[in-house]
Amino acid sequence: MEKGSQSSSTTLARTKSDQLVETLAAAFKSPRQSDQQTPPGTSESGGTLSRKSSKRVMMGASPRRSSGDNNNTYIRKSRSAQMKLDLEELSSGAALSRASSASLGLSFSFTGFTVPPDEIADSKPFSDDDIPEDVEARTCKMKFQTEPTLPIYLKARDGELCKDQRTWLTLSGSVFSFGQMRTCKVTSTKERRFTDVTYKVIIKGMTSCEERDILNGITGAVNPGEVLALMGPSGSGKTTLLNLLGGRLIQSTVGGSITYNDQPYSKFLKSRIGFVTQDDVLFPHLTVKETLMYAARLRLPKVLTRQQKEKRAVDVIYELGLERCQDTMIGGSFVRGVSGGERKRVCIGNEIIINPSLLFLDEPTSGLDSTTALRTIQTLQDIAEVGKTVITTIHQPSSRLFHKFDKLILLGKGSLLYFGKASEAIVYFSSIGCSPLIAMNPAEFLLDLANGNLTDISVPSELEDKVQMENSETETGNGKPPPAVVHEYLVEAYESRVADTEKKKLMAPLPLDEELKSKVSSSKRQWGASWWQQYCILFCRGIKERKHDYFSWLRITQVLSTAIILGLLWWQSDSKTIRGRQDQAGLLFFIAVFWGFFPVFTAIFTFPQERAMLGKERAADMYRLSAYFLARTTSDLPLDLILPVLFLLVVYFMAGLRLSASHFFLSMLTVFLCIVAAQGLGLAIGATLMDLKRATTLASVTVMTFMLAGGYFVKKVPVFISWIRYMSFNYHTYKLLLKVQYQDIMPTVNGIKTDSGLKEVGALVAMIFGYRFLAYLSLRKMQLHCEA
Ligand SMILES: Nc1ncnc2c1ncn2[C@@H]1O[C@H](COP(=O)(O)OP(=O)(O)OP(=O)(O)O)[C@@H](O)[C@H]1O
Repeated sequence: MEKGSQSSSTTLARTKSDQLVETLAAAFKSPRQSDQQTPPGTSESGGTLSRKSSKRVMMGASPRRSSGDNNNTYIRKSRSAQMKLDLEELSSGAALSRASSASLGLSFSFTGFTVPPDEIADSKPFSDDDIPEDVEARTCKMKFQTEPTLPIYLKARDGELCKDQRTWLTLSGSVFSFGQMRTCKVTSTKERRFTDVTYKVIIKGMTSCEERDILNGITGAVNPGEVLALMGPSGSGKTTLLNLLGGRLIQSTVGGSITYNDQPYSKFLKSRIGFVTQDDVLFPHLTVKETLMYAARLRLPKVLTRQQKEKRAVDVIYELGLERCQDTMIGGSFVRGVSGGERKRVCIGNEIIINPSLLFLDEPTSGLDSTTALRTIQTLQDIAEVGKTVITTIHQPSSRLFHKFDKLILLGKGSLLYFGKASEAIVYFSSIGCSPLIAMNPAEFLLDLANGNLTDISVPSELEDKVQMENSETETGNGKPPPAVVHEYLVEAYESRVADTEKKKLMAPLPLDEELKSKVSSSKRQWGASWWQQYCILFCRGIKERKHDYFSWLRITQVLSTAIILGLLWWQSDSKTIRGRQDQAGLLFFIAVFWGFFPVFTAIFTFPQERAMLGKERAADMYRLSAYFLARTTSDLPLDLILPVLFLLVVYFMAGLRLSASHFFLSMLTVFLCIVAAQGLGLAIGATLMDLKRATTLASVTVMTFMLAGGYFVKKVPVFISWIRYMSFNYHTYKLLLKVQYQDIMPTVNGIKTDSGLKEVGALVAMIFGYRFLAYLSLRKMQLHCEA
């Protein structure tokens, strides 16, 4: 807000409490303070000073950076801040920086219109003696983070204002559809004066099509060296905005513009952005160290050797304080592993390992105790301090956490209620008549406002008049205006007082050289490893992650007990009589069905279960889809082939099948072919549907059809449906197993010619590749869909 606009403040009348506060503040205001007034909500968003440099400038004012006696004096004073606000301190504005979190609301309500000078606003207005020592110590620990990175300035603004970049604006783009939503045309956002970054979805019901605004014009900017917090009630659009800014939501759904060093999002940025999602997406069976090692090997640039990459992973472990649990499994719903806080830190480690220029975090502190949450945010601050740009959503931070943020975006129902310095937020709201009436955590105060709840908050006179005029209609019963009216007021207040100024600031071009800008716009992807290295790393990771599933005693017991029961039922069966051969045919058919059924249902889970991980890792350009696909499908093979060997060893000899090494190994090979073909079908179904319920339903119908068409139950199949058997791996496996057993003994068995069986081998091999190719195409289609 400009001084001028503040002084005129014609649009919004001040409340009685504000006027009282103003009188008090005026009495205490020193000439120095009035000279240095910085209008609230008008942070230097275009500036390039990092937090570090700004702190250096204000060494005297910032207690954290002062040392020795100064520091002790500060701590002593901050402790007494709640009990005693001496006039001298108040008049110099220092009281603001010293007031504890609890007294903050109160002190702001007393200094309602007294805007703190820049350096005070920048300093930490709470006692740092509350911070655990290890947090402070960690500040000097960040080593590799100090390596230079490409500085990235992020801006979100109105496309209309940016006419020179119109080629990539999407003011009338189309809305992408998820699930029941359909692709629809979005109306132009031009007529909305302050509609900047917008996002809409079209929800298609049974009979109607509903358009829903998720974000209504968000303007903001964040620079290297700063931590921007996105705050707002649940459902206000924080995650959506974070995803938009992080390039995780497709561009065509977005109105307005988002720029990185004044350039649009490009593939180059994928490897410069770290994105920590709300849900921890990690492999539960890998240890902390393994997780970070694989991330380092896949994501760090090719120029680093394997040893250097692994050393980086170890550095991250130490820097995030994970050394004690580095050999513990991550764990998940069914496996006990590291704690929630440690898991979150592993997620952060996974992203900071690449030393990203931009770091996005969705609720990094949710579910953490206050000390761990503080430590996590302190880590973010450390990361920002060395020139990274950090953006995080946060639900309800403690006051200590709140003061660690440089900038704040407050959202309410998808609209912008405040953008500016976090330290000036309360001053801004006081200036529009909303001040806390009791001591309150600033974050709690802001969330109450964003929710439209004015309990213990002064009601602006404009709203008070409205309540009185409309009385019964608008009043909530406690004399406070209803939340919808408060929301409308706050949106209007921001738009009329601050938004224009902020937009103008964002229009100023960045003082960056062209090389830096053009780097960002490059569409060249940068892989951390060659295709072959990616394949090998993913192959090893796959084996490590899934060996627990395969070697579970439950599974071994299941296979062995089935084998023993079969062996007992077919104990030393006779192949010389017709009846004996018929029995053996039944056993061979069961083997074909058993090893066709199992792999389909195991493979079905592969891609739907890894969807989140695949999405996350591909969004960061960690590997090529083909390398992942091949590694994922081949890493299962060695493990998949161990259990059938055990099974066949038991059944074959107990049932007294043809005793010769060649016949045993050929039978084994046939079962292997069946397993790999069946897996292919499972992978194809899973990748095509990507939904476990639908996939298992389709798979059970398919497997049952294949089994019935397998040639054992029904021999004379009507011609119009007989083609199904050729698609059935059970049919080919059964025939092949019969041929292996009875070749050279008799020309036909159960109506099947005992020839060499090359046709069946050919059909199974075709299935192995065909189903997998289908699965790959489905995955690629899904990826393109997400990246489009
Ligand atoms: N693709 C979508 N389809 C329908 N509604 C959506 C979609 N994406 C977001 N929304 C809706 O937009 C609103 C904002 O969602 P978002 O997840 O961004 O909120 P949030 O502020 O992050 O909430 P929380 O703090 O609870 O995570 C919610 O009401 C959500 O239901």
